[in-house]
Amino acid sequence: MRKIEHLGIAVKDLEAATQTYKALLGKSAYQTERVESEGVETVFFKTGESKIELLGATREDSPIAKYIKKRGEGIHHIAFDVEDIDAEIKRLKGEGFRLISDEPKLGADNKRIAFLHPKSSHGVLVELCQEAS
Ligand SMILES: CC[C@H](C(=O)O)C(=O)SCCNC(=O)CCNC(=O)[C@H](O)C(C)(C)COP(=O)(O)OP(=O)(O)OC[C@H]1O[C@@H](n2cnc3c(N)ncnc32)[C@H](O)[C@@H]1OP(=O)(O)O
Ligand SMILES: [Co+2]
Repeated sequence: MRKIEHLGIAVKDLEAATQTYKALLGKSAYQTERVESEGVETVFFKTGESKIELLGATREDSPIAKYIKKRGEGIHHIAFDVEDIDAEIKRLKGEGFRLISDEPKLGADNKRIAFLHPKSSHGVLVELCQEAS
């Protein structure tokens, strides 16, 4: 794990949250991206070496919609930047971590991503991110 790539924050109203974080961070978002495969719309802010990713649900069965229904708004996941996501998945499986899927998928912000189950990391949803070439 090279660094924290982003913190994912689940929000009910993406537009309102974007204005709030623009005021909080004193800067505008650098990117908004809809990822239908995940049922999310994302808004990214750069914060030094890492980022804030605001996540709104685009459909009822989105993981974000389910999360907010159960737990309300808040920090949803922590994403780490990795050099080689395939090697990292293999290493983590060897360490006994539970992967939600063994195969990376295309995420937002031009990344290949994979998730560990939160039960493997003491209740924190962990995302692995590798810059897609
Ligand atoms: C566009 C990509 C973007 C990017 O950065 O590129 C993203 O970050 S997309 C983010 C949204 N996508 C995902 O989160 C995909 C991975 N998540 C999942 O596969 C599910 O959400 C999963 C498996 C974590 C939970 O789904 P499930 O259907 O099992 O929901 P439950 O409510 O039954 O949860 C089971 C258990 O886990 C706890 N839980 C759920 N979500 C989280 C979370 N975000 N952080 C911590 N814990 C979580 C939940 O409370 C249940 O625990 P229990 O003790 O039984 O209550
Ligand atoms: Co993310």
